[in-house]
Amino acid sequence: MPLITSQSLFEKAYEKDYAIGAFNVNNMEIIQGIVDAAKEERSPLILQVSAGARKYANPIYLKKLVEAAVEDSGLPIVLHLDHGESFEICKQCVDDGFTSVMIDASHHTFEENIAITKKVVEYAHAHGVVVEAELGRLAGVEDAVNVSAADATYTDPDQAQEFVEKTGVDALAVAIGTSHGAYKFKGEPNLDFARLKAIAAKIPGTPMVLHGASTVLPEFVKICNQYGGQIPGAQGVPETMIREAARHGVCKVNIDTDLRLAMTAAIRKEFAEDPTNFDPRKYLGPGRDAIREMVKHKIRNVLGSSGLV
Ligand SMILES: O=C(CO)COP(=O)(O)O
Ligand SMILES: O=C[C@H](O)COP(=O)(O)O
Ligand SMILES: [Zn+2]
Ligand SMILES: [Zn+2]
Repeated sequence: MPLITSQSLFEKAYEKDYAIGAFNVNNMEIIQGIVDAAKEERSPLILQVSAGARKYANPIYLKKLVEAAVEDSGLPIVLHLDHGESFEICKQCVDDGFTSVMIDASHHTFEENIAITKKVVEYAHAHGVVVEAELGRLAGVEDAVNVSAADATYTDPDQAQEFVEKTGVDALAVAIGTSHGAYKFKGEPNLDFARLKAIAAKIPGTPMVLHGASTVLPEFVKICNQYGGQIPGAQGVPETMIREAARHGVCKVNIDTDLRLAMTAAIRKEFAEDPTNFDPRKYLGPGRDAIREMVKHKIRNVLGSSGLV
């Protein structure tokens, strides 16, 4: 099976109120851990590559690794550009064989965001590639941008309607209180579900995307900190909230931080327990296993996409 677009995946997910996990990939072990989990769970998958991942791994390597994963697993897999910041990077990824791109022009004005997104949609659709765009701004750290809480803005439902109509975008990333990274809430976690429902009502049939959707499971933070890490006060989006979002039109759930924490916890533990270990296979291996277990948990218990393939 070749790489696929997310179109048919989202249609079913939208209708049946589950979501597809979009997991960030940066190297072979991360890809293998995620794909092994999806294989065991018989789930479709979105593997996404950020600008930082492209810089780190070189897109040629990542593309070949993802192709190997497709060949090895036989799963329906979408290769997606995460947070493309310009038309040029989106075009490059379309030309490189990605099946889905995100244009994140959310830091521009509303009108500019529409114009840039529309241009990407025209190019991508002409090449059979689907497009995600972002309206509103999430707080937190992305590779190129660090948005402070004060600069974050929630998505406006009326603007969402106008944006989707004018751009023809396939999926819309919305800002309802999530943020990137491991420090999402200072007090009680809280998402604006009334806003999510209002947006969904304005753009019926358009799948929405939840960025910054890691749960930051306390047991993994604890292991990191127990073995020399310093990640105090980390907090993510409770799993019940992710499930609730999937019931209101969110079809794609972006997860990176939870993979980072799982892998780091396993490697820190391995190093602490066996200081003689200097064989990368013997610490990256446990890291890969930890990613597999994390993704299995997400697919089965949070996203609800098991058994579809
Ligand atoms: O949104 C993300 C990637 O686009 C990742 O979000 P997390 O930092 O919550 O994992
Ligand atoms: O959007 C944020 C993702 O977690 C990707 O992170 P990155 O830009 O550091 O690769
Ligand atoms: Zn953004
Ligand atoms: Zn994101």
